[in-house]
Amino acid sequence: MRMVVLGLGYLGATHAACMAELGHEVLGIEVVPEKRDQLARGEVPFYEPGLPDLLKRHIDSGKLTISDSYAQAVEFADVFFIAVGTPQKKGDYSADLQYVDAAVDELVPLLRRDALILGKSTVPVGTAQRLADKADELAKDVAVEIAWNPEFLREGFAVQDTLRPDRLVLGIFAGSRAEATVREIYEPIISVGAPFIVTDPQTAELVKTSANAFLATKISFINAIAEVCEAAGADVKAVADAIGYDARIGRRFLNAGLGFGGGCLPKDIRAFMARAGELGAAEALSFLREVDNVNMRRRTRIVELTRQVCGGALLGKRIAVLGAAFKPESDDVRDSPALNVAGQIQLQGASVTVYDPKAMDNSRKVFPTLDYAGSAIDACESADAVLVLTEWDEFVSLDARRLGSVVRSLNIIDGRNCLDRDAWETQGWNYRT
Ligand SMILES: NC(=O)c1ccc[n+]([C@@H]2O[C@H](COP(=O)([O-])OP(=O)(O)OC[C@H]3O[C@@H](n4cnc5c(N)ncnc54)[C@H](O)[C@@H]3O)[C@@H](O)[C@H]2O)c1
Ligand SMILES: O=c1ccn([C@@H]2O[C@H](COP(=O)(O)OP(=O)(O)O[C@H]3O[C@H](CO)[C@@H](O)[C@H](O)[C@H]3O)[C@@H](O)[C@H]2O)c(=O)[nH]1
Repeated sequence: MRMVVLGLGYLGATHAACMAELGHEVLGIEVVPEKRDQLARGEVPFYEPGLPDLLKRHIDSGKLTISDSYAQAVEFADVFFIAVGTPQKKGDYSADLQYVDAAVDELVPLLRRDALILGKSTVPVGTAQRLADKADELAKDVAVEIAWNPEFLREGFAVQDTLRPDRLVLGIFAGSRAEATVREIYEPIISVGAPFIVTDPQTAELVKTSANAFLATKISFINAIAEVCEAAGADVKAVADAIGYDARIGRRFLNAGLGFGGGCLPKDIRAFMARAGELGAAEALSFLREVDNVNMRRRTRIVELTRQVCGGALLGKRIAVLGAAFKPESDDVRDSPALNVAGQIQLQGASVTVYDPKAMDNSRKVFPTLDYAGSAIDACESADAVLVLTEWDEFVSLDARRLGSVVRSLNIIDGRNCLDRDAWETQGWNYRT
């Protein structure tokens, strides 16, 4: 089938390449010229394991083409995926839907044949209905259907999550004929057993925001327990392991530490609260305020811990920050807990040197005033404290003895509970978590 993907960021580029992998002919539309040129050459403008090979193969085969032209898009196909960003509004907790609206505003008046627009972006409940009303007004003598097909992929596992998802969700309005089209698109995935849930658009929108709210709540739950463990001298990792054996709880997403960041969980729980407020249901989600608070406290706690191990003041100290991406296997620094901590420590007068295996360029753009080193060992040169804030394998397997020979003081803060405490303590390090 022929289809168009509007917006080629972390989600859209992956979706476009994966749809080509499923055998479809795909046209990807991106508004940022540098990203578009890179993609057209078969290069991925961000780090996502497995995506470069897949994308290059389908660019070379001609199954995937890249353009900036909505006029070309409406000639090319009658099925359009919206994968543009829905960031947090500046100065407000709600979702900024300007990019979704701009895509619909530009696309619909150009349509000369009946079309199906499938939203993949994460949006507040009620958005599909609003866009459907708008599309009715903008459409010129054609039937334009809006449906929602939210995406659940994780960065770092984006290709496998797209090709082998836990489930597919489709939200359609009454009388829709979109189900058959969407079944055809995902047939190779559905035929090997992926659950395909067809519901109404508002339910589909809520499946997505509820899933992220649950994941965020699970992380903040274990981080709240970590606070109590710290006060009581208990071991939160052992608590997580033990409660995780209960199949009703499960061990995944119970890793205590610096908490969640990224381009999804933080902004999605805030947008969810904002939307619930608009719907008169603010109280129902008031617990998410606490989920957010617990999460943000993890960051200030690590800053405080760093201050403590540095003798009570950060002024003039040298701090090594290992990790800048919001999680390993990604170069994404959107709302990165690691960079947030690095920035706070710098504000208190320390000189902070950051190293990350993949996120250096993105970090420099967001935090140009931090120092950057070319390796973990270089970042730790003469450090008064070393902070591991993203659990890259490279940091988990650091040699405590070797690192000990370059630092000024043997202070290591394990912000992700990912290091082997014994291995560090036996080398004389003051290990804190
Ligand atoms: N990143 C993820 O892991 C992930 C997973 C599931 C859902 N989502 C959701 O998917 C959406 C996109 O997220 P992302 O992380 O890919 O964001 P992103 O910022 O990386 O990508 C969005 C892309 O859309 C482009 N764009 C903006 N307006 C456009 C327009 N009118 N036409 C064509 N292109 C346009 C931007 O230039 C950008 O490249 C968000 O709603 C997000 O919440 C993201
Ligand atoms: O036990 C855990 C698990 C995760 N995290 C942190 O939580 C954040 C988010 O991690 P993850 O959910 O793996 O990353 P994302 O790629 O942002 O994926 C989330 O957000 C996407 C966008 O909506 C959804 O599609 C995914 O299903 C959802 O997992 C990261 O900072 C992690 O370090 C923890 O602190 N502890």
